[in-house]
Amino acid sequence: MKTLLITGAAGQLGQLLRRQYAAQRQFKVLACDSAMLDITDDSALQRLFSAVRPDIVINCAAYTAVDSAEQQPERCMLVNAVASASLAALCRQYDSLLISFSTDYVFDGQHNAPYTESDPASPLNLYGKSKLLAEDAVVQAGRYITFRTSWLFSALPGNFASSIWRRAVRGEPVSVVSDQLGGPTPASALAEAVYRLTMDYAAQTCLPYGLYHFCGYPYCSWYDFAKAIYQLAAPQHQHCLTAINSPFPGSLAVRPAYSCLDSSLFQRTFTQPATDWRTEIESYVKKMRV
Ligand SMILES: NC(=O)C1=CN([C@@H]2O[C@H](COP(=O)(O)OP(=O)(O)OC[C@H]3O[C@@H](n4cnc5c(N)ncnc54)[C@H](OP(=O)(O)O)[C@@H]3O)[C@@H](O)[C@H]2O)C=CC1
Ligand SMILES: Cc1cn([C@H]2C[C@H](O)[C@@H](COP(=O)(O)OP(=O)(O)O[C@H]3O[C@@H](C)C(=O)[C@@H](O)[C@H]3O)O2)c(=O)[nH]c1=O
Repeated sequence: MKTLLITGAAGQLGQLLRRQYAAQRQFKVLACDSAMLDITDDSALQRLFSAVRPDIVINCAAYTAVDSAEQQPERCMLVNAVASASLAALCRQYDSLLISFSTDYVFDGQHNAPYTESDPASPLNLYGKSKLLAEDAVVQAGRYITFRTSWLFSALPGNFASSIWRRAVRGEPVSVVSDQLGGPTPASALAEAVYRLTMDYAAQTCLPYGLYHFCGYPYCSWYDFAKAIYQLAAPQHQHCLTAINSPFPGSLAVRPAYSCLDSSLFQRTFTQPATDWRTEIESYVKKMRV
């Protein structure tokens, strides 16, 4: 039986991946949260690889607090860039497949058509810079797949959608920027894509390695996304939602005005359909609890 290691397993994507692998028998899954495995601890990583010899590593561990990253640049770089390089080196040494996740925030937002994988990246904020360095670092694993994704959401607490939902049902006044466009992406759709890919890998031990964009459609603004949540969760409170221009008050990081990702390469290569976030948000709204 092949062994699959999930790092950052208590995060949004990590939790959904754990659920995704719960019912299968193809892999022995070792899911480590940050207390079990700190990916910045090189000796802990080496001990784990030596003991477990994972066939696949899915790195969900990341520093994702975009504003705080501006105040903690060293920590953000250490977790996202330096630790990714350590993981990649170990994956090369142990011949493991490394699956990683990057972000639409590697782009500066100057485009007016969806970004493809070959478009040059030029991040505006520290988080985006650290993830771009991570993208470069993971290549050294040899066997690697990087999903560059955007605006992940789920029914779990702590993401934009669940935060807006909570305030919508309470009827609190909410202001949301309408001048940043991107693609909301259901975290469960990404978890499912990763699951399918690892099943293919288990069957073939070979994949079209590389970087793939993965985001939901249709593209919209953060305000449009919030509006859709209001319409489903609390239409009686829609008057509480206001469109504003960025920056959102209190933001420390600059965000790209346009970060729509063209996911067609992934869809063609892996014969996967596009993901409509509107369908997903309906079921999420039903699952969300205050
Ligand atoms: N969320 C989004 O909208 C997007 C996310 N991505 C990328 O997708 C990936 C998954 O994101 P998501 O699940 O939403 O992020 P989360 O913030 O929900 O999860 C990240 C996890 O990483 C853990 N972590 C942080 N530092 C370390 C460390 N040193 N060692 C081990 N674990 C650590 C955190 O644990 P703890 O809380 O204990 O520190 C947390 O559980 C990330 O690479 C992110 O950059 C890309 C685009 C959009
Ligand atoms: C919560 C909130 C945010 N905003 C704005 C701030 C910002 O410009 C935008 C999104 O804010 P958030 O803080 O939720 O998300 P942000 O941290 O910008 O989101 C990013 O997370 C990282 C990890 C990624 O990789 C990105 O793809 C993206 O999902 O919406 C509002 O206008 N009103 C609000 O009530």
